Amino acid sequence: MTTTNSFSLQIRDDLIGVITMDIAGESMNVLKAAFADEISSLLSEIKANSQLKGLVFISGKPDSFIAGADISMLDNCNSAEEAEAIGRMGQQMFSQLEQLNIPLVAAIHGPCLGGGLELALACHARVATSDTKTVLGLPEVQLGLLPGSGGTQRLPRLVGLQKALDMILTGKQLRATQAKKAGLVDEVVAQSILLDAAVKRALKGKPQREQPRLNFMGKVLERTSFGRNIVFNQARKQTLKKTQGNYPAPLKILDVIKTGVDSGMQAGLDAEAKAFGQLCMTKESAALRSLFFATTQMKKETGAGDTKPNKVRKAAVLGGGLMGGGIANVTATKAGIPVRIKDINEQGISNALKYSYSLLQKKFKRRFISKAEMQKQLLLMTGSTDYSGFHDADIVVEAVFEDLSLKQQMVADIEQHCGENTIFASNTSSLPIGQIAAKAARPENVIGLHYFSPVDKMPLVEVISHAGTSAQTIATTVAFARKQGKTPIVVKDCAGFYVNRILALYMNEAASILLEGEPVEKIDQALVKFGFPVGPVTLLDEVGIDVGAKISPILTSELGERFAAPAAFDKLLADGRKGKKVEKGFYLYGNAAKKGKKQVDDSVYTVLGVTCAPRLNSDEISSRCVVQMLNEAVRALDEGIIASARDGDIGAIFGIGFPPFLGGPFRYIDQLGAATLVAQLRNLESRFGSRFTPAPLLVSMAEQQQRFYP
Ligand SMILES: C[C@H](O)CC(=O)SCCNC(=O)CCNC(=O)[C@H](O)C(C)(C)COP(=O)(O)OP(=O)(O)OC[C@H]1O[C@@H](n2cnc3c(N)ncnc32)[C@H](O)[C@@H]1OP(=O)(O)O
Repeated sequence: MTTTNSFSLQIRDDLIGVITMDIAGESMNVLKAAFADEISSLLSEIKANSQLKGLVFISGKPDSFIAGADISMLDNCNSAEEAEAIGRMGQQMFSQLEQLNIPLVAAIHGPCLGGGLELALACHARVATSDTKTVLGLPEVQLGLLPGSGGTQRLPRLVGLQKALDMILTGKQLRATQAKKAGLVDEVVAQSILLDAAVKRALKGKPQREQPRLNFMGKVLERTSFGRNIVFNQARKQTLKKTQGNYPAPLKILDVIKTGVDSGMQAGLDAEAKAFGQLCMTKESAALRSLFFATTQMKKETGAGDTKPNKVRKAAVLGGGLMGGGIANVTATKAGIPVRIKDINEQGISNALKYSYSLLQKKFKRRFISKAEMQKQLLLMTGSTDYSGFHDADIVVEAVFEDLSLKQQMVADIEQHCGENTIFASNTSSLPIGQIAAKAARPENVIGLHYFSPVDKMPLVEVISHAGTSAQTIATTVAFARKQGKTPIVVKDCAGFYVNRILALYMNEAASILLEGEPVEKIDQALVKFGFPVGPVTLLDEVGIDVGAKISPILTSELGERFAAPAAFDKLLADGRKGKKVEKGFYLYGNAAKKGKKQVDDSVYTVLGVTCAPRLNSDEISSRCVVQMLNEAVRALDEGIIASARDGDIGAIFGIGFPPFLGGPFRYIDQLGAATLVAQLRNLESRFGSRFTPAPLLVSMAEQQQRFYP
C-alpha cells in the first residue's frame, strides 16, 4: 500500500487498485493545488505496475465524496492568472486520469460537487450510492464561477448539450437516480456494496466512450450546427432574462461550452481556464463566495453561546393553513421528525396533508425521492382537531391568525397539554414575542420562529427571543430550524423583526413612487433589473395588500412615522383589492388576465386617483427604494436587532431575495462607500423629507471612513 498525505493506493488480490482520498484534519474532501504532486507520484506508480487491471477512486470520508475545489484557496487568489493556473492544474490532473490505459471507476457516496464531479467525469465510469446524501452537480455558477477543471467540456459530451447547460447554468444537484437517468452515472447501488460494484465494473475493462442517448428532437438540436445555434440562442436569451445582465458567470459558461462544441476539447479547455481565472476576480464572485463562508460559519452557531440544544423528537404545528402546512412539511421531509398538526376543523388538516402530498409527488416524479421515501415522509405527518398526540411534543410551532389574545390562549393550551419543557414557537410576522409570552406560566419556553412563504422554498427563518426566552430554548429552536433545512438568524424582539422591517420601507417607497405617477410595471421592472427576483408591486400583490396594511400601523406606532403607508392605499382595500389571493390587486389575474402575460389592472390608477406621468428612469426608481432598505438595515444593526452585518446580509438575501451578487445590504454599502450613501440620502431628504434622514451609525461611519467588513 502506498500512501501520500491525502491519497492511498491499495492493490487488491484481483489486481484492482483502490485509490482512497482522505484529507487529514478536514471534515470533507476538497481539492487543493498541493495535490498535483501527490497525484503525479501516484500515477507514476500506477503506470509502472503493468499487472494492474483497473482502478477505483473512492473517498475515505464517511459521508462525502469530494465537495469541489477548496473555496478558500480560490478566495486567496490575487490575480486572474493565479486562479487560471489552479483551473489548468486540475484540468491536467484529470486529463492524466482520463488517459490511463486501464479502467478507472469513481465510487461515489455523499456530495460529489464542482471539482469533485469534474474528477468523476474524467473517470471511465461512475457508480453512485442511492443514499440521500449522494448528490452530484457543478454548483460553481452559484459562486459566480464556472467549472474550471474540464466540467464545461466533459459534461456536455457525456450527458448531452441541453442537460449539461441546464446543470451548469443553474448549479442544480442531482440525486443518484436522477443522475443515472441523465446518463451521468452508470450504476446506482446500496452503500454497503459500493466498492464491490465499482471493482466489478473496473474488472470488466475500459468502456468505450459513447455518445449521449438522445431522442429524435435531441439529435436534431444537438447534432446539427443549426440545432445547436437554436439551443445556444435560447439559452442566452433565458439567461439574460433571468440574470438581467447582473451575473457575468452564466454568459461566460455559454461562451466556453460553445467554444468546446465548435472548436474541440482543447480549445474549450483553454477558454474554460481563462474564463475561470477572470471570473474568480469579479466582485460578483467575491460577494457570492462570502455567502458560502457566512452560511458555513452560521451552521456551527447555536444562537446561544455554549448552550447545547436539546433533541427534538417530536414536533407539533397549530394551524393547517399555507404556513402551518409548509412548516409541517419541512419538519417531516427535511428534518425527518414526526409532526402532529392541529386545526380547528378536519378540512384544515386535510389541506395541510394534501399540500405535502402534492410536493412529495412532484419530487417522486422527478426521481428526487423513491416511493418508499415518499411514504415514509408522509407517515411522519398526522393530524387532529384536539390536543391528542401533543403531550410528548418537544416543540410546538403556532401558525394561526395574527391575533394576540388567540396566540396567548394557544400558549396557555400548550402549557396545559404539553410537557414543562415544550417550546412554544410563534410564527407571527408582526406581534412582539414578549406580548405573546406575557401571560405564560413558563415564558422562558416562548420564542418567535418566523418563516417566509412559501415555507418549503424560502431558506430563511428569523428566531426571535424575547427578554425572558431561555438560552436552552434559543439553541433548541435554532437547531430545529436548521434540521428543517433553514438558515436561522437570531434577532431581537421588535416590531417587524429584521426582514419585514427593512422590507416595509422599501415597499413604502415603491408605493410613493407609484403615487407620483410612475407606472406599476416600470417600478417592478426597475427593481428586477436591479437584481430582486420580483418587483415590489408584484410582491405586494403576492403577500396581500391587506397583510401589508395590517403590519404597517404596528411598525409606525413602534418605530416611527417613516413606516406610515401612503394613505391612498386604504382606497385599495375599500375596493376589495387584497391582491393575488382574491385575484384583484395591481395586476390582472384569472379570466381577466391574458394567458402567459402579466398585465397591470389599469383600473388601479383610477382607484388610487393617480394619473400616470412617468418621469423617473429605472436607476432613480431602484435607488430610491433600495437606499431605504439599506438605511433601515443600518438602524436595525445599530439597535442590536441583528447581531452582525453578516446576519443582516444573510437575512436580506435569503428572506427577501436582496441581490446575492451584491453580497447583502451591508456588503453593498461597503461597496458604495458609507459617505456616498449618506450623500444620496441627504439629497433625497432635501427633496422628500425626513423618511430619508440617514441613520446615525451610517453618518458616523461615513465621517470616520469605516466599513462593515474588513
Ligand atoms: C475548479 C472547480 O470547478 C471549482 C470548484 O469546485 S468551486 C467549489 C464547488 N463546490 C461547492 O460549491 C460546494 C460547496 N459546499 C457545499 O455546498 C456544502 O459544504 C456541502 C453540500 C458539500 C456540504 O454541506 P454540509 O453537509 O452542510 O457541510 P458544511 O458545513 O457546509 O461543510 C463541511 C465542511 O466542509 C467545508 N467545505 C465544503 N465544501 C467546501 C469547499 N468547496 N471548499 C472549502 N471548504 C468546503 C466547509 O467549509 C466545512 O468546513 P468546516 O467543518 O471546517 O467548517
